[in-house]
Amino acid sequence: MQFTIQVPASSANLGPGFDSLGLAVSRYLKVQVLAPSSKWVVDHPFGDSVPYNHNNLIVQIAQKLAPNLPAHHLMVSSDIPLARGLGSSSSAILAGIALANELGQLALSQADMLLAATQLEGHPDNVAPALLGGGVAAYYDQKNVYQAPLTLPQDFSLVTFIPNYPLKTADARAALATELALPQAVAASAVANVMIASWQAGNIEQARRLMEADQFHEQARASLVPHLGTIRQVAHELGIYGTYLSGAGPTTVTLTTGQQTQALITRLQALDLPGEIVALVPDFDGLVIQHKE
Ligand SMILES: Nc1ncnc2c1ncn2[C@@H]1O[C@H](COP(=O)(O)OP(=O)(O)O)[C@@H](O)[C@H]1O
Ligand SMILES: N[C@@H](CCOP(=O)(O)O)C(=O)O
Repeated sequence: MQFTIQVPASSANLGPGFDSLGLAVSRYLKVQVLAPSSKWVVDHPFGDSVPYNHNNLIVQIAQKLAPNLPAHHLMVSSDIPLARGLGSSSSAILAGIALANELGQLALSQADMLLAATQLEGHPDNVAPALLGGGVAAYYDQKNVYQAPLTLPQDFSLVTFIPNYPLKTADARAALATELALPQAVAASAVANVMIASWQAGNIEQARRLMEADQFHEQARASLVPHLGTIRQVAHELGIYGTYLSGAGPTTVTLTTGQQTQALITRLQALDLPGEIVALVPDFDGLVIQHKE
């Protein structure tokens, strides 16, 4: 049985939705499952810091779910950069779960896969959209995952700055406060609630302003991502609101429509920031498995 698992990247938080909001985006991890083999072999383009054998995250996750899985040769390709805030680890976790589900015939439903992925990642904001596609709001109470799709504005792009240096999610989480005072917690949740309601109501301009009003994580991470303020400022000069830290960073995303997209790209390119500036779009397919005829 030969098949390919495709999982999109994801951009989590969307500003104030820390650990609960995310959007699947148009970069992809592809895992071709080739012939059975005496040992696990994982060909991939990431370099020597990522294992080529059974220690690879995808295989580790698959074996957690199905310990007796027969070893196979996997061919991995990906344009999701590692440790940049585009959910590479969530995509790899989902690929491992899908690998176990297919090869081990576990008959996991989509809901089972979401719960397993959330338990392994610790929060659902990347794994839910990467599995389901589109925008998703999700909550994990350490037992169940509650999720609902987000109604997104039509025809928007995500002008994305991907720095050429990594920031591990664990390191960016270590910068966060362990507790919030009640007034700040109320404000932080109010910003997120009104942002979502504004999107649903079609008040996109208000939603874009509130995307920039997060009180959970962006201020605490500001020193790790000094370009966030710069990019936000340049976007404001063009009248564009809706710049946020993608996941734990260092990538930033700005929502744009129509001619805003190229105008912002041109202005950001002139800054000569160390990294790539690219326009991504939402992915609506989520995790897809293709069997070879
Ligand atoms: N396709 C993959 N195969 C194996 N390991 C992966 C893969 N994608 C991500 N990882 C692991 O996840 C790490 C990045 O995870 P993390 O710090 O959470 O950043 P991200 O924001 O990209 O999810 C990588 O350094 C690597 O160890
Ligand atoms: N809510 C998490 C999201 C981490 O996303 P990643 O793409 O950086 O792994 C956080 O902000 O820590």
